[in-house]
Amino acid sequence: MDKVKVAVLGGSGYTAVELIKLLLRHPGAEIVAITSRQDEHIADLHPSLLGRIDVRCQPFDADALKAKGVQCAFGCLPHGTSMESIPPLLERDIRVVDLSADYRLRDAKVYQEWYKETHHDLKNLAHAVYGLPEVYGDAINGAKLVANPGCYPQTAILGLAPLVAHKLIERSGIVIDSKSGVSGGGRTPKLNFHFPECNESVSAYAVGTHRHTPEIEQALSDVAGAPVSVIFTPHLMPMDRGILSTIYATPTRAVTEPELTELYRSYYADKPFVRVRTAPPATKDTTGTNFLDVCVKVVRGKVLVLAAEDNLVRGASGVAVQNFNRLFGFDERAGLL
Ligand SMILES: NC(=O)C1=CN([C@@H]2O[C@H](COP(=O)(O)OP(=O)(O)OC[C@H]3O[C@@H](n4cnc5c(N)ncnc54)[C@H](OP(=O)(O)O)[C@@H]3O)[C@@H](O)[C@H]2O)C=CC1
Ligand SMILES: CC(=O)N[C@@H](CCC(=O)OP(=O)(O)O)C(=O)O
Repeated sequence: MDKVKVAVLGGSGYTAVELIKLLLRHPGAEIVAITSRQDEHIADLHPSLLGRIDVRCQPFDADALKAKGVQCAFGCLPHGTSMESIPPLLERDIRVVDLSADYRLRDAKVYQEWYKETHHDLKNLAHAVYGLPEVYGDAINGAKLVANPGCYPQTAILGLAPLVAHKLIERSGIVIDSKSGVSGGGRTPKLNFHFPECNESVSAYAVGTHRHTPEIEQALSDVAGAPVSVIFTPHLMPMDRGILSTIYATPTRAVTEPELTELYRSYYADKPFVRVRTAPPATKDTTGTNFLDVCVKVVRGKVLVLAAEDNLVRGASGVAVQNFNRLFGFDERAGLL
């Protein structure tokens, strides 16, 4: 079988370099183009790629990508920028896995409320599929446009899905306390990511206003078949990568830890990238992998869920490859194990 010709958009960023490394190991993908605003060889932008790939970045131009035979483009661009670049690709029959948040929220009014920007591509928003394979499964396979899920939301959604699906917790008052490494903020410099600002310090941010709140609620409401509401508080941790979410919920009946662990094991039995554990996971257990590790506990009448992942792999580029595998009929694990 011929390899699928792919392009990576936004080559100089963190998710792009992670994705390029995954795609170089993928048996069915060939990177034929990388776009960037910088006229550089990709290995000059990311020296870790030296000797592994010979591609010079090109400016974004949908016709030029089509002329190179690109069948699938991975958007590693900031939100807002993505929705400008993606329509011309779809018009040229190039399938897209978008790592930004632009096509994740089905309701453009909700997007405007949380992102403080107007959505300019309602046409494609209408057919985008939310790319969380463990929940939306086969709906992803035939998609033209996959909205890759956010990094924090994956820990919350997969951490809670078994409980919500079986109506074992109250659907409101769920508390999600998340910690992320600094690479979650991307490579573009910002003051709070400056070394003396974040090193040896832990801080909460976007309290009550973080834009992943509606994304978590949208997916969990789909799983529940009824509205779910959460309180989500992210924290910046002085580490390169990794997310740990600690989630608190109220059970709807008396539950035990062995019963819930068994429920999680059966819910994720055929999901190769969710590992159900009895001990609380550490971010390091997942570093560099597409695994999301989850552990469920019962403490003083509350259910606690701990979920860990690598924000750049499982949280972004790894799940993007998982989605690519579904789009082009590869084994879901191709290039990832
Ligand atoms: N970091 C993470 O853990 C996660 C990130 N995401 C999402 O993935 C996307 C990429 O994230 P990430 O790689 O971390 O971000 P980076 O800031 O590291 O990279 C984004 C790249 O987009 C390109 N770009 C094009 N237009 C613009 C513009 N107007 N302003 C700034 N950059 C622009 C730049 O590449 P160039 O200079 O080559 O043109 C830039 O390096 C984002 O939408 C992010 O929200 C999703 C999940 C997790
Ligand atoms: C630590 C840190 O700053 N994390 C980022 C995660 C954003 C992200 O990558 O998610 P989207 O794809 O939805 O933008 C933040 O909280 O904004």
